[in-house]
Amino acid sequence: MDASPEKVAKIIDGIAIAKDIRLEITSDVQKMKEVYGKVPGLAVIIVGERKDSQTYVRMKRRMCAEVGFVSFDKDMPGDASEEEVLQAVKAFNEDSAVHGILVQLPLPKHIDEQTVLSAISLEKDVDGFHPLNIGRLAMKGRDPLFVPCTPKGCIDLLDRSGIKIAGKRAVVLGRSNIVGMPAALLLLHRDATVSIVHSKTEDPASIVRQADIVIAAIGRPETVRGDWIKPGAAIIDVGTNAVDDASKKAGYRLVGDVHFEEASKVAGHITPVPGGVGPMTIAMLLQNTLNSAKRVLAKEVPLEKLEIRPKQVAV
Ligand SMILES: Nc1nc2c(c(=O)[nH]1)N[C@@H](CN(C=O)c1ccc(C(=O)N[C@@H](CCC(=O)O)C(=O)O)cc1)CN2
Repeated sequence: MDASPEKVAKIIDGIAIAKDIRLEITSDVQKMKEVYGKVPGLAVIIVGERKDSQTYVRMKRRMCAEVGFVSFDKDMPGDASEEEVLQAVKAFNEDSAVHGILVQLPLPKHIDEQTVLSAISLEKDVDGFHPLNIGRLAMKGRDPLFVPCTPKGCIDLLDRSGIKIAGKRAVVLGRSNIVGMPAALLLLHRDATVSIVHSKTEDPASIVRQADIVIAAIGRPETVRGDWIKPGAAIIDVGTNAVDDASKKAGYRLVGDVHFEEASKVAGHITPVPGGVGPMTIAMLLQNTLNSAKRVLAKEVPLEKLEIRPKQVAV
């Protein structure tokens, strides 16, 4: 008798979903150009020479060009002072062609991240990291102007994969300002029952095992094992960890916070690393920038003419 076939989770293809989103954005940008003769502008500030940050910034600028945005580049040396970075932010705050500003993180240690993020105009904070945008996300009935891109991308992956959120048990691993905490808040806004697992949580496996939806964002390779997972659960893996691998040309490979091979035998849906959440981060950044431009331009000509209204923030 044949052994019953092994169950395998559906792979959520972040590359394909992000590409669809970029196509939607490209079409809106074309309409915007026809009606207003203007396109969205995104300012990208990078300080220092970190290789990973340089890669992400290059990807952001390339994708801006792909969808028809203008990108404004500010590359600053690693020893730039906090004052110089603040000056760069101020100049973009005052430039009406710029609809979104982002400062690539992490910043060098001598620069205070919160001071810089708080200096970005609330209306141009397309990363959604300004304390007021985060604060509004944490409050009932106070929608933020922008939602941080990676958590927003996680929710979009669930939605576009037909996974119901309301009423479900969700566990977020990690409580960082840029992923874990906003992801938990977004799930709460969507009426999930949310638990946050963190470094001090006792017996994390027993909590993750109750979850219909898991968002893993702890930055520790392959920590979530197959036997932590409830059969059929949806697993969104935010981790991007480089582990040594001599068989690879680069000498390393990327793995998530979830043990993919084990988890995909138990879960219903799972994102791969790479190719899951990562591409969505940049797609959401472009979407936030487009919405920002729509908001500004709507004050000039009613958007009915464009038939592209700023989308409601997905909270
Ligand atoms: N200002 C910001 N800084 C940082 C953010 C952010 O959202 N805003 N997030 C991360 C880095 N990040 C974007 O900046 C980012 C990370 C990963 C990816 C991605 O597409 N990853 C690929 C793999 C890429 C590779 O091979 O190295 C994947 O997962 O498939 C995009 C953007 C920290 N800083």
